[in-house]
Amino acid sequence: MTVTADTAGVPDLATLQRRAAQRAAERAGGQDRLRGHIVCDGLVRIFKTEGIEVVALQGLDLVIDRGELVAIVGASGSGKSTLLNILSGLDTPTAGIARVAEYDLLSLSNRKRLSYRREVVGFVWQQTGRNLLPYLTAVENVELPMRLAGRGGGSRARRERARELLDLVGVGYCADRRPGQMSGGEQQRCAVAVAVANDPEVLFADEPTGELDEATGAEVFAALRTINAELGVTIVVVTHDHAVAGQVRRTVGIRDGRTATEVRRTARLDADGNTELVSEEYAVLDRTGRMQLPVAFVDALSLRDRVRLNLEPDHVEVRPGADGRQERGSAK
Ligand SMILES: Nc1ncnc2c1ncn2[C@@H]1O[C@H](COP(=O)(O)OP(=O)(O)OP(=O)(O)O)[C@@H](O)[C@H]1O
Repeated sequence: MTVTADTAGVPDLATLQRRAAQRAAERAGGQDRLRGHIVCDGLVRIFKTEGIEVVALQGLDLVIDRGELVAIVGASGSGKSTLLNILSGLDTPTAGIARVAEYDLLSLSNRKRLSYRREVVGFVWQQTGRNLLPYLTAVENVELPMRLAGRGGGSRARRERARELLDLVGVGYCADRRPGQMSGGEQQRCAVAVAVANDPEVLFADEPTGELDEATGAEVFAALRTINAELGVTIVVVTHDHAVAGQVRRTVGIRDGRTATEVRRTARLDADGNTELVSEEYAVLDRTGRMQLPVAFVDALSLRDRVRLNLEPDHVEVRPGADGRQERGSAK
């Protein structure tokens, strides 16, 4: 799939990503500390209810670098919320590794968990009511977390920063409006400003555009890209909407509690010298060599139970096993 770059005048994804990496490197004190801002390795979460075990995450592997903006996409029940709850410090995994900004999420004390949630991460939820207080104006909503955290500089400095953040996400004109006087998209962009008010290292957004139409959703993503680029905040967006791949450079697909696919968009010059963004889809191979075939491939060849593998010089072939052939034969 080939997608052309953003319209002239607006920095394209490649430029924004470069700027984000630069800012993130500055924050981290050098390139060498860039790898693995978020690391999940063999992450397992088992829920037990009335004697039944549900394995929501079955050894999920994921590495997100400092300064990345990543979308995590999956169907309902794939484990997205479970993963986000763990990464945001609301839930504890059953086994494996989950580390964010050097915080080991398996062994957090209550005190560390509180400081992790207050100082290290920020959140944007799908329901705008969960992000903003209805009786405060936009600028007061952005100031609130700074006041609660006792951020220095006095009320004037806080107000100035709040206004700057609202400008950055493109809703400076809403500063003195209450949420009820703003559209859904404006509220979510304001929520992004609230979430980064205390300068978190990582921002988690759970279906931030779930209740918005496509155009308004794109504005919210533009705000997230700007925050990512200008502040160097690592951003993880969780959604069931595959169309989101067009809004970010890296999309990780999860299926049955594991990372299954990745779509990466890279910029390259076409024959006329114009920059175009090319999307490439990859299957994810875990450390032990396991991967999931895309559902469409499995369906197309009626693959079942066993498949034959052939190693070729530069690729691996996957063919239906004997059962698959019989099935396909008898279906004719
Ligand atoms: N507290 C819980 N107790 C028991 N099972 C749970 C619990 N939370 C999640 N699950 C199960 O774990 C699996 C993954 O659920 P999860 O909510 O993470 O998926 P999801 O991808 O976020 O889905 P959705 O988009 O519908 O929210 C599902 O089978 C779900 O039923």
